[in-house]
Amino acid sequence: MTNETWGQARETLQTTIGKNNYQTWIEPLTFVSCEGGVAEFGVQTSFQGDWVSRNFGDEILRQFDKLGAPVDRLKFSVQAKRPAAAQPDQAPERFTAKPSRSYQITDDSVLGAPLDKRFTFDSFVVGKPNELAHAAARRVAEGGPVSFNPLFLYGGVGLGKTHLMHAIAWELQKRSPELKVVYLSAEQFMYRFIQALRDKQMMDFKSLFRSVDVLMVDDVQFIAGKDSTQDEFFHTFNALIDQQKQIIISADRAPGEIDGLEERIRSRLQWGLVVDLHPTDYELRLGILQQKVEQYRSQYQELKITDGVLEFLAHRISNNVRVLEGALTRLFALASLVGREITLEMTQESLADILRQSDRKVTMDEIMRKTCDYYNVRMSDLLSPKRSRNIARPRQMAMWLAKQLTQRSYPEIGKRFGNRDHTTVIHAVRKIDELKAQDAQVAEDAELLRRMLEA
Ligand SMILES: Nc1ncnc2c1ncn2[C@@H]1O[C@H](COP(=O)(O)OP(=O)(O)OP(=O)(O)O)[C@@H](O)[C@H]1O
Repeated sequence: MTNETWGQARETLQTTIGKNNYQTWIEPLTFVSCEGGVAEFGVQTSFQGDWVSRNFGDEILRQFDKLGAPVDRLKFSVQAKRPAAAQPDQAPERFTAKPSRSYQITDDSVLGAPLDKRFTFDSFVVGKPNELAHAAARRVAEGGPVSFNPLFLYGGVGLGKTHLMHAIAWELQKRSPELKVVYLSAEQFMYRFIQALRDKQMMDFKSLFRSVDVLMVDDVQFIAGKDSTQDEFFHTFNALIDQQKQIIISADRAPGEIDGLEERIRSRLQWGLVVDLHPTDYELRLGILQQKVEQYRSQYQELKITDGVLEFLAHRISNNVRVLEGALTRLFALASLVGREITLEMTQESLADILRQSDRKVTMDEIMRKTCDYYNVRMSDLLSPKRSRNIARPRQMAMWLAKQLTQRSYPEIGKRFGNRDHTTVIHAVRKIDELKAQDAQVAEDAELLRRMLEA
């Protein structure tokens, strides 16, 4: 194995592990030598060596195999950053690592999570409900001087937040390949933080996250209530903003509605531009369906679908886009099985369960009545200021059900429950979520009530 082979392996690694990972981890490696089946590389910190070895070691070995220059193991040596300052008689820190050869690179083993190839601006259908979010995302993706920082995107389940974030990342990479763009979920941020704490690698963790040019954190509501993670996130956030690096955050609700988020973080998140993705409307749903059908046709085969089937789906499925896509995937499968035109009748039959669920709109009234019946309390008590446990618990349960089964916002729910403040509803929802995990009875009550209401 020579420096030239390493050059060839690097070329392929760009594609196999993704550009971001390549730039962050592979590019800084320096090839030292290859002797006795051991390929040695220079790294700047032991953390870097350890990370590369653990996460990309198998892939690197695989590339050497493919190039006909197999290597038994990899060795990483920490090299002094500035040769002039290095102390000649001090041996560099060395360690070797033999990867497991499992050839698997998991999402949470790298600084950023992989990007989905399908989530680009080209495949994102714009309509009234998402036009502002789309315009803001486009603006950020153009790069250049940062005009709003952070960009905070929020909206309900499956409305395209992740899609837009990936689209920004792809576009930035296309326009400015030298930028270090990192996308990850808040959950992954937390796990990486915990791992760094455990491995006593906090300095490296900090410097890595502070060295990115664009940081995107998805589903930030996840870190609510997780104090140390929030603290670290806050410092990373500030450091990047100070350096005028772009930050993009997503959540399922507005910063002000994320309970358990420290006030200082909440206010920082509101510094930039906060835009929401509204629930889809008929036109947007139809546009998305048409686009997916086109994609399917261009990739696979002629799809025969009668006029009206797509309109029917756009009318009847008013849930999130993910449900819409699921329905369409089933239709595609059906089309490939029957080999003839998909009719409205066939659609209704094969999607009966999805359509039933979409049809079912639970009202606040039903939720309140059924909860009162179930716990044997009076409606007037549910709406009263009474706080005794036998009234407060059913009230909290009803609020929780309202959040799960309707599209109502926290303030709207609060209003229906005797003009209560939205923070009371947020507290109720959290309380029931907590109790469900600790108390089997509460979990059963919630499940039974939900089933009764959805039936
Ligand atoms: N406007 C759109 N055009 C095309 N596809 C869309 C659009 N909105 C959503 N989708 C598709 O719907 C699916 C769900 O979107 P996405 O994962 O981005 O949702 P999300 O808002 O991040 O939801 P969650 O937070 O629940 O993960 C994806 O497959 C995405 O491509």
